[in-house]
Amino acid sequence: MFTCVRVCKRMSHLMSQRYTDHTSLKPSFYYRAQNFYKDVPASEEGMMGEFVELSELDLEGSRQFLKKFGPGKASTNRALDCGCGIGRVSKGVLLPVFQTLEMLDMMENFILHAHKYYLGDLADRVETYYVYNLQDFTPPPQRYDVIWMQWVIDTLDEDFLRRARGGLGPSGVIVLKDNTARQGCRLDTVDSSVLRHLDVLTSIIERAGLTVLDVQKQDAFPESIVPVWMIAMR
Ligand SMILES: C[S@@+](CC[C@H](N)C(=O)[O-])C[C@H]1O[C@@H](n2cnc3c(N)ncnc32)[C@H](O)[C@@H]1O
Repeated sequence: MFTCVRVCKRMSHLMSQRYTDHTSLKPSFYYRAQNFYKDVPASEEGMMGEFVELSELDLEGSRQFLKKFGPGKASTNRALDCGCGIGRVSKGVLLPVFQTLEMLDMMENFILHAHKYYLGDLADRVETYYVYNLQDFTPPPQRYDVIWMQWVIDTLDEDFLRRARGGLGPSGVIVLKDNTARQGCRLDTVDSSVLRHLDVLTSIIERAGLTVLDVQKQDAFPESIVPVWMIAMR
């Protein structure tokens, strides 16, 4: 039995959001991201763009990183996959480790695809699907052992990280995995994502009152693409 939580997009809230990088937030900021994902297919190709062949390498890198905070090191009751898409990370990284999982994405069709097709029998261990905007989401207090955010934080800021911190259980960890800029910050006006240098990300994390526990670069990705880093924090 699972729960599906759905909210309407609250544009007035978006207008009040603060954005703290090199760009100030316009009302159209998150709307543009939503528009972008409307045309993205509910598939691994959709989640990975033109880099779908890197998916298995990516998942393996994540599994190895998670070992530092998973079984034997911390509790593995429940994880939250933020910006889960169709559940690529849920299926390949989180469900093999955690007893139950909750998944959140702003796109209902991705969540439905995960539940009906992509996760198969693993969907039985998904407790809650949130069709929700992360910028409007406050995790239930002290609920999660791991909050995983992959290729989604680039639309968000420290306000979200601060709220996510409240959702961590006693030994809980937030893991952020994202593309990073080689220098400074760069806004992509098509999907509203922002590429930030690792130092910029780290300072956002610290401003959110979190402490970085571990940082690791994803191995073996081609030099031609921007560096992808995993950051664990609490
Ligand atoms: C590039 S995909 C990555 C999906 C998944 N994390 C993975 O690695 O396969 C980004 C996902 O984040 C979701 N997303 C982007 N901005 C979001 C927001 N503000 N709130 C909730 N979901 C968001 C998109 O709908 C999409 O499913």
